[in-house]
Amino acid sequence: MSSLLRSFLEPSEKKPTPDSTELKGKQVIDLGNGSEVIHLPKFVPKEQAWQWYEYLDKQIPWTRPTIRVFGKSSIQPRDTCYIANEGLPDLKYSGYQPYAHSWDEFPPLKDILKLVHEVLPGSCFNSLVLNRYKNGSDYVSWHADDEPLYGPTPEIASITFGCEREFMLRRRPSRAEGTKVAEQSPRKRLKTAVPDQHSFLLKHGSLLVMRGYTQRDWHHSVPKRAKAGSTRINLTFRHVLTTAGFPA
Ligand SMILES: O=C(O)CCC(=O)C(=O)O
Ligand SMILES: [Fe+2]
Repeated sequence: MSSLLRSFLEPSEKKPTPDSTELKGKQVIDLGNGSEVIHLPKFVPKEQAWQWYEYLDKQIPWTRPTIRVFGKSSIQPRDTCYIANEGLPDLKYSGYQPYAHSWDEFPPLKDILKLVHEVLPGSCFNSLVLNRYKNGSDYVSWHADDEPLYGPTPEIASITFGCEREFMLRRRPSRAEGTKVAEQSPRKRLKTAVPDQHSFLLKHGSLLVMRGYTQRDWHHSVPKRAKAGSTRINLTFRHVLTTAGFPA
């Protein structure tokens, strides 16, 4: 067992080994109702993260596709690329079906995937959506990655390289919950109030994991930021189901 995996599994009162910066500053945020976010701000050591940034910036065949949202066509406000195991069902979002590249074309991605699998026991990612935000004008608007091919409780592991950006989570409006809250007394409402928005500053080399019902109950976004002057590369590892309804 690697030291990284061992230190992740040990009880939290035990400090990570000095060489495993990966777990320093680890945050686990319980969003309630079976949704959870984990934030490892120092997942990839800085120098290694810059090497991967340079490789990805130059070697990935980035495209900026035309997408369709609410019946309106527009250019996606960031560059993208898609990697997937062979034989998986096609990914399609906002009327766009990205070409699925093979992991073999980009060996460093396999190294990054291995590192992610080590820190998340039981995970088994078979696809990757890459995003490149050239500057603060590039963004991703509020959405959930709730496509059926990911199943009801997808785990999504997201790594940041380069310019830090804010990542926001906002509870999706639910009519059932709204009614319940409206029926409560103001005092009870105050007592049981839980934040329905969270913000994370995703730094160079950080890892953020969304799991459980986060895609069903929450939206996320990376808003425009005038002050973000340089490029951010983001990798989101996902597991596409190959079982019932989605034959491999
Ligand atoms: O850039 C990010 O941190 C998020 C990207 C994202 O939400 C997505 O690719 O679905
Ligand atoms: Fe997303």
